[in-house]
Amino acid sequence: MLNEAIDFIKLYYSETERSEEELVRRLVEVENDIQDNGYYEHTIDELRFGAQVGWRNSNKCIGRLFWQTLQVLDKRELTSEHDIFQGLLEHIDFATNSGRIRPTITIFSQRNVRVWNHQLIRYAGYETANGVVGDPDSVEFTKKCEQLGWQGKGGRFDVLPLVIQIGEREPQVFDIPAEYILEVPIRHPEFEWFKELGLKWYAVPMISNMKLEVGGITYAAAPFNGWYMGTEIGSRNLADDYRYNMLPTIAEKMGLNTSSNSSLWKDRALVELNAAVLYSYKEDEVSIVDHHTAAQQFKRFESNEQTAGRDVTGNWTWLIPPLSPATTHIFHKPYDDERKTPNYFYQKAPY
Ligand code: HEM
Ligand SMILES: N=C(Nc1cccc(CNC[C@@H]2CCCN2)c1)c1cccs1
Repeated sequence: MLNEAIDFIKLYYSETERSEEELVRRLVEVENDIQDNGYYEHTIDELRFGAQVGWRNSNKCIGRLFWQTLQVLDKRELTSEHDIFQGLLEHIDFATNSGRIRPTITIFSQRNVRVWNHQLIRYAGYETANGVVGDPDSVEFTKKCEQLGWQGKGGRFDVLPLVIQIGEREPQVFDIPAEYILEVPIRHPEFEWFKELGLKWYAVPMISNMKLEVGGITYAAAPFNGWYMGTEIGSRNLADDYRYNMLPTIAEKMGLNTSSNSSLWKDRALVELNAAVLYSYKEDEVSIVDHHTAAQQFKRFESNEQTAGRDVTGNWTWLIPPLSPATTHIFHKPYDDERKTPNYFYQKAPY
């Protein structure tokens, strides 16, 4: 921990242009804390810098242009499941902001808090005699919630409860009040029949199962959100045949020839589904970005980093969008997938 701590404090003091004396004073304090108690605490400023640089270092993220705008809610002092639940509701409300989404991270005590959810708001999945109802990606977690006493309604879009665990205690289950959940019904700018599909999606993606690593300290409960890129919903969540699998239905309704691949019926349905998602979020004034704009913003990020004298690292296979990837500059160049810290990482599931 000592080496990571020293490297992080040096990075922080150099990038925030603090004096040599201030740096030395903080290094001595941190080294003493680690020697005496095997641990040290980040100041709120160090924590904010660590969370923002962690985003800047996220190789799979196309949205990094705005890394310095990340809002940080410091909830390290909370110690009860109930207080942490209230902290998560505060995050949802602050981040949602009635649709003008604010990229936000809430940091809970690094010691022993875990949020079991993949995202703070996500739909349940139920295995039934004739197939899965809801989100197939949620089937396992939905079963876990039901084992813990939660009762789902068995619908296509049931919002899962928050599951909070402290240490080895029994995890606590909390339903999110409906007024905290902003959703967008999906309709199409030209196809009147589209709304009859009964599709909707939640406004804010809030990842709650990754850990934030800063200067040798691991924050295992640090949910963060941005806004969606339209393809995540239109090309994956509603399109994958192992998610909501909507392409065949949409193609039928469009009157396309679904019996031959070469009619490109899947591609035509995909484009219309993505157009519908972007149209619906914009009409409801919920933040969203299309993949072309997102790629242009990423290009600006790359040039900003160049100017700052930093090498951009990235994961090409995740940075290219799943719709029309070769229409973006990202597709046509390589990226170095070197892992830097601070950063966000996967961690062992708590169940
Ligand atoms: C502000 C708008 C943002 C947009 C549009 C955006 C976009 C994306 C997209 C499209 C992905 C790929 C997701 C997937 O394919 O499943 C991604 C990945 C990622 N983003 Fe961003 N992002 C944003 C903000 C953020 C913020 C605020 C953070 C953290 C503070 C962040 C950290 C990450 C990380 C760690 C990944 C990789 C996740 C994984 O490995 O599964 N992003 N982002
Ligand atoms: N727009 C977003 N999308 C996003 C970011 C990170 C991770 C994820 C979820 N990725 C996992 C899914 C499920 C399998 C493949 N993709 C989505 C954001 C979520 C939180 C901040 S930005």
